Amino acid sequence: MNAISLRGVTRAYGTTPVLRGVDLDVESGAFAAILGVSGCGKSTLMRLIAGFDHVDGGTIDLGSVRVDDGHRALAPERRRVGYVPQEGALFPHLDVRANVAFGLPRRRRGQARVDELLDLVGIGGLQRHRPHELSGGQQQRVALARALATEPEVILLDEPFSALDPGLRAETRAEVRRAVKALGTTALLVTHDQDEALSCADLVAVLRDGVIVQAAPPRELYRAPSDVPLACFLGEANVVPATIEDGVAQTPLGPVRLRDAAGEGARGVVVLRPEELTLTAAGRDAGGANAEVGAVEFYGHDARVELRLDDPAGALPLIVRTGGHDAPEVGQRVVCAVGADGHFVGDGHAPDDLGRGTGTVAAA
Ligand SMILES: Nc1ncnc2c1ncn2[C@@H]1O[C@H](COP(=O)(O)OP(=O)(O)OP(=O)(O)O)[C@@H](O)[C@H]1O
Repeated sequence: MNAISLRGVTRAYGTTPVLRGVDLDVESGAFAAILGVSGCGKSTLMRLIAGFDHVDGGTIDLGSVRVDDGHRALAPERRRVGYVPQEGALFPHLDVRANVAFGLPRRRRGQARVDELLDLVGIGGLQRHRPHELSGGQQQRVALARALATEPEVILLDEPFSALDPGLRAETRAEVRRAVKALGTTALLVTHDQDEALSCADLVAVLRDGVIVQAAPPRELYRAPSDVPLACFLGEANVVPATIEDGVAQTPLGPVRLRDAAGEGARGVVVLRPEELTLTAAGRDAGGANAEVGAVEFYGHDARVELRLDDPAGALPLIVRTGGHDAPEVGQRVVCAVGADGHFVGDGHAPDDLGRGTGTVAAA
């Protein structure tokens, strides 16, 4: 059963279309993420699902209830949806307890229920604190507790971690996921942060140009993105020219086995993540292609290595992630090999400017 089902959802501001036909299904109990660059329409989509705004076309179903069909829309308070915004959601003059109790029906505003909710989000004991006495992460947990107090079927999280520093962000995110999962509530998180989406969601839907370009579990999305810009948006990628011969991709790095079938003779690129390439010192008898190290960023636990592959078609730039303990030196000659099956993207999905070399792009 889907808790959220969107079909052909459109919304324009004046003559500017923002959502051009969004299709999305989120299973009941799933923790899903909408990932997209700033301004791509993520908040607009959340507002439509919450009922704060209405679709121009298409339909929104929550469970078995059609809440918006472009003609009639169910009021926000009748949708059983909780909403946690970016920040500033709490009433500054009320303490934590009163903030959370505000979300409860009058007959259930007892201390026990509030304590239960605060324990659930990992901040039991802070009932008497005012919002200004809490860290950003604690404030967001209070906002979550208040949103969960109404026992919604769906909780919408609109970049709720974006104002937090990285350490607190990861910790708060994990707590929020744990709390939402414990209740079995369906969650939809919007974020422009790839790591955030990949690390905490069961399903990641990428919003680009007003449509969902791909929706898949994080591993599948990262390993088999539908096109090259999406591959580069999700993390650093080596984009290596390839032709399919005898069922494998022939590349400047040698033959690369593929995860998915590709038509014989097809031309395009193979997407290889930096951690899918391996390095050995030149001269050792290892399979692979010769290269020279151009730059090394050493992080202790690992290192990011930039290479130039010796390739008759012109030196091919590559990025490799190696363990910090065996990071090569700048200028060192190395042999680069492929340590995993590759993902082939045919010519139609590999734009010229990203068709060769390495990439990370801002827009998916
Ligand atoms: N009420 C409005 N009137 C006119 N334009 C709007 C309105 N709300 C949003 N927009 C425009 O619609 C586009 C999408 O905005 P939206 O806030 O949905 O994007 P977003 O992906 O959530 O961005 P961010 O990550 O920066 O919050 C933007 O270009 C924005 O300027």
